[in-house]
Amino acid sequence: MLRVAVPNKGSLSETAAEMLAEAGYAGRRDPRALSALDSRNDVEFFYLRPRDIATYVGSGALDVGITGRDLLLDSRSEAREIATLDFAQSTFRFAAPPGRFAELSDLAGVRIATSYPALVGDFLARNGVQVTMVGLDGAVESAVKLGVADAVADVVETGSTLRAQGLEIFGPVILDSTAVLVSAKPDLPGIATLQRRLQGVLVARQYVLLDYDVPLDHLEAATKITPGLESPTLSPLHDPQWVAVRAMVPRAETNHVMDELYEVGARAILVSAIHAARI
Ligand SMILES: Nc1ncnc2c1ncn2[C@@H]1O[C@H](COP(=O)(O)OP(=O)(O)OP(=O)(O)O)[C@@H](O)[C@H]1O
Ligand SMILES: O=P(O)(O)OC[C@H]1O[C@H](OP(=O)(O)OP(=O)(O)O)[C@H](O)[C@@H]1O
Ligand SMILES: [Mg+2]
Repeated sequence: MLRVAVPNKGSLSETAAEMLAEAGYAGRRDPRALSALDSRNDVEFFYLRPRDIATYVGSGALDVGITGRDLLLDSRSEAREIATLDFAQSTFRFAAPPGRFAELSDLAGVRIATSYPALVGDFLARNGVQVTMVGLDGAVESAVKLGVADAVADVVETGSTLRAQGLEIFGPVILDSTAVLVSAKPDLPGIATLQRRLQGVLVARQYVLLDYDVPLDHLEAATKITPGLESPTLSPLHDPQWVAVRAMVPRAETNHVMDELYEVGARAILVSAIHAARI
């Protein structure tokens, strides 16, 4: 039985649960349940605080988990990242009132508020800068205005929380973070299947299937636009001068690719969603 840690709250929980459901796993029905058994897939899910997941997985108490790369590093756990899951993407940055600091060395001796003290402490130690760390639980962006810190180090997605508090990013990127799959025993039977299923969900979310017809003369140009993951599928048409092509295309580029295909002579360009995939 594979024992899997899943975030129970916060930014990671909804998408993590959605991805597992799309991957064919039966999760908890009661939103307050702390665990759920999926006997058909031989998996038990444990719903835990995102911040605690790397600790459970690193200790070997649970086999694999979904968490954020920033939370994994802050936990200093033995768990390792085994796959990226491409959601909850953010950067981890320093911020302060505009003009107050310009570079990392300006932080020597100042008070820095963060809810990721190990992540920030390790980064500063690697760069030889000593500060006074102010540990907070959240809403870190308020710390400067309220006078408990001179700068903050926090998760930034759009930057709107920082801006609303009159803060500006400065200095180097501390970390590029994303949701990740973590484990301390990546060779355990069952983990590869979970990983492949989640990978399939990502592909289904990130790609569409494109079908079109193109004159043989323009096939080379068209398949340059849609090279597919390995190679596009070609099928003959009744008219020997034309051929049908099928290829996967990144969802975000769909319309751009359709415009380019039309330009090189493709017609009957159709887009379909991918419901599941095993690549
Ligand atoms: N606005 C955001 N955009 C993208 N990722 C985010 C955002 N806020 C937090 N995260 C990511 O979510 C993870 C933090 O999980 P956590 O449950 O603490 O989220 P949260 O939304 O901050 O929850 P809480 O309500 O407990 O503060 C980290 O990996 C972090 O990078
Ligand atoms: O760059 P933005 O798009 O504004 O997003 C970043 C903010 O989102 C998260 O806050 P959350 O709502 O989780 O509150 P918290 O600070 O209490 O964790 C994070 O901690 C940042 O504060
Ligand atoms: Mg938060």
